[in-house]
Amino acid sequence: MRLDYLTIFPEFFDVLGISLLGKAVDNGIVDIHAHDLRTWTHDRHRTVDDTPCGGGAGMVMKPDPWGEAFDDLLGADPDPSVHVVIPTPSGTPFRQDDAAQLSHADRIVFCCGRYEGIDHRVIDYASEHWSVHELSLGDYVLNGGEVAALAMTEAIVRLVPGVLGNPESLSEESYSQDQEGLLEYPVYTRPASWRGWDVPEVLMSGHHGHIAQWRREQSRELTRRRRPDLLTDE
Ligand SMILES: COC(=O)COc1cccc(COC(=O)c2cn[nH]c2)c1
Repeated sequence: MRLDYLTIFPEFFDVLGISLLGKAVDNGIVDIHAHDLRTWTHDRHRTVDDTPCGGGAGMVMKPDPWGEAFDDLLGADPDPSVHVVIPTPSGTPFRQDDAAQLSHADRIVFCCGRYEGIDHRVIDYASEHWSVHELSLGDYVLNGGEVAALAMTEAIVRLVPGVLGNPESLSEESYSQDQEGLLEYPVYTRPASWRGWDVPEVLMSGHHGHIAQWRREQSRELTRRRRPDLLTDE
């Protein structure tokens, strides 16, 4: 899988060389390239933004640098197997299913917008050539798409076979199919008693049936309390 990041702050993505994703890069499962959008500017000030047509506060990202970056990175031929991801507050919610689908992509280009956004013609042009996903990380506004791109990258790449040491751990996570879309149950480890708090008896019983039942009940109760929207049968 090749991941490209178009951004005015490419150093944001240096962090991807660390830990889990770092190993995936080292063993060639993932190939990461961050690009400074100003590479594709030609004026003395390396300008990437301009005032909004129609007025209004703030600045809008000019289309030219994006178009020239696409030309260099992707060429002009349409290829629906290339996924262009644009983190934006106005995107469709990014969910585990999106991460799962995108984990099968051979190529993902993250376009990190800033200011009031990217000239919409960039999205129109990209949509004619590649598979474009305008995705929101959540109902809040960030200064730019970089932090959202990092979060989406981690959610996607950890699902790529060979990246996680223990693929077993994927199945029992919140939002995974095996959890029936429920929140994950509380987890414990040693010591059995810590500052007056004990590990629930059932987890020390060695009775796997009772433990599985307790975990299912905990997941349902937690989901009912925190995320009733995830409960389908109620
Ligand atoms: C068409 O897309 C664009 O123009 C993107 O432009 C911007 C402008 C400002 C900030 C961002 C970053 O995304 C978020 O704030 C965000 C994503 N998820 N939740 C919050 C992106």
